[in-house]
Amino acid sequence: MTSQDRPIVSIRDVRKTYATGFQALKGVDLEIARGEVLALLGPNGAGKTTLISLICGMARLEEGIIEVGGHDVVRDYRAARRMIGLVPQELALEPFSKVRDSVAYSRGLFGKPRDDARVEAVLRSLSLWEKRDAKINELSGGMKRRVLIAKALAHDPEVLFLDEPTAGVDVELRKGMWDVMRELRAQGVTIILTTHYIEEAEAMADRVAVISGGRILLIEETGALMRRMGSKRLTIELQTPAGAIPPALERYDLTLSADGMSIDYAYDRAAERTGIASLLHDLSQAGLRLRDVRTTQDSLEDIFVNLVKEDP
Ligand SMILES: Nc1ncnc2c1ncn2[C@@H]1O[C@H](COP(=O)(O)OP(=O)(O)OP(=O)(O)O)[C@@H](O)[C@H]1O
Repeated sequence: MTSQDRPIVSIRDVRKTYATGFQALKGVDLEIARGEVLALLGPNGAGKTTLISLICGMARLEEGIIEVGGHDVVRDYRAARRMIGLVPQELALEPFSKVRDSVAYSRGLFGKPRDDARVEAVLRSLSLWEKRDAKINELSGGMKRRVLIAKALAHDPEVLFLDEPTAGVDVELRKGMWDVMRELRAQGVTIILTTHYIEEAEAMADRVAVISGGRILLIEETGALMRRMGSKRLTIELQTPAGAIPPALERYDLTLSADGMSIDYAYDRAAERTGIASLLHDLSQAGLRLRDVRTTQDSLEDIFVNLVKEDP
């Protein structure tokens, strides 16, 4: 195996018990490939920030092993940390610094030599160059968030952690952030993002890991997950309202809408036979007149909500 094939982040049997005695992580195993975008999804308190803090050395790792680029995050902390850029959830910025100085300073923290051209490139890629001489407290919330990303990128990290990068930003800015992430990905940066916006995971992530109660419930390629778990629904609109589902149709999983004007049929898209043809036949046999038929697919959000609900 060459170093290119080796996972850039490797997490083995990591547990974390806080001083309060609360076990926030209960044995996490995870390998992240170089250049991938991984979304960590989970409800509040699932352990996402704890996991990121352990990888980045902001919380003490006592049980398990984490390596970044082959460097043990405890024994070889500096080398591991140098590979990582972290965009924290909370806006932690020096209000009176100028944008460019603040980003250049972050680069210096990692012992990287001054490089004005690199800082300029980072600021330009985040549309912050025009604001380079503005003080941070003069910026909008969305701009501040981009400064956080610029600071995290200032030392040319290979792995970027984004803890809820688009929380509280407007739709336009969110799309702008996605463009930034895509550009970084194209440059070969590995991205791990936590998000509550399932749409964001769907749009950005190569793989999705669902974490709940300190455990990883599943990790899978985003498209495959949606194909595997996303049941499909067929919505049948009727010409005249039905009072109830006819008894002859009881063998199908049907739901009648409150106004009686449409029937929903949930079926497994992976199944060899969906039963749609026979259902349509049986519907007309039962005397129901159809106006329209359309299919909808579960979103990643539906899948996620179901998964976390099922977790005891
Ligand atoms: N320093 C700490 N001491 C004690 N318990 C903590 C500490 N930090 C976090 N926890 C607890 O660990 C659990 C996981 O928290 P964590 O912040 O990792 O969750 P999260 O998945 O990032 O949640 P969110 O989506 O709300 O950010 C929570 O129950 C939290 O209260």
